[in-house]
Amino acid sequence: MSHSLDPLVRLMQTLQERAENRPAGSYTTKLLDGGPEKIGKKIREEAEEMIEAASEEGDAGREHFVYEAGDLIYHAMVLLAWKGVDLSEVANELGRREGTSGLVEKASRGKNSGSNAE
Ligand SMILES: N=c1c2ncn([C@@H]3O[C@H](COP(=O)(O)OP(=O)(O)OP(=O)(O)O)[C@@H](O)[C@H]3O)c2ncn1[C@@H]1O[C@H](COP(=O)(O)O)[C@@H](O)[C@H]1O
Repeated sequence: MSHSLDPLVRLMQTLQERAENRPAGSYTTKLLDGGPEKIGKKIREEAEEMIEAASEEGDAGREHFVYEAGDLIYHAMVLLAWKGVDLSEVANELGRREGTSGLVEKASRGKNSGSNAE
């Protein structure tokens, strides 16, 4: 299954434009004006909603889960825009980690690399 990442790239551009111009009548502008505190509160709320939706079954549950994931990712990207960080920088960071197990990375920091993914 392959999906285009173009909508994410376009959304990042829109959010960067909002961060620069802060147009009135924009929900994103309201968030940006509230800074990390307001944006962070929404990220926490949306993360909770996504986690709750993960337990819902069936097609409707799956659809709701995808909807909540969209909310979380949008709000996380608003924080990136507030910070002046592009999505490509995050992609590069993930690319840098590619092929390195989290357990191996944790062990390299001298942390317990047991079976619990904590
Ligand atoms: N992808 C999104 C997006 N996802 C979610 N949301 C908004 O995020 C909010 C989610 O919060 P909740 O579900 O808690 O709803 P709420 O209770 O009304 O929210 P609060 O008032 O508590 O903050 C809703 O208002 C959604 O409309 C989004 N708002 C905007 N975008 C994108 O951002 C673009 C720019 O938006 P504006 O800057 O608002 O023009 C849009 O064209 C879209 O592409």
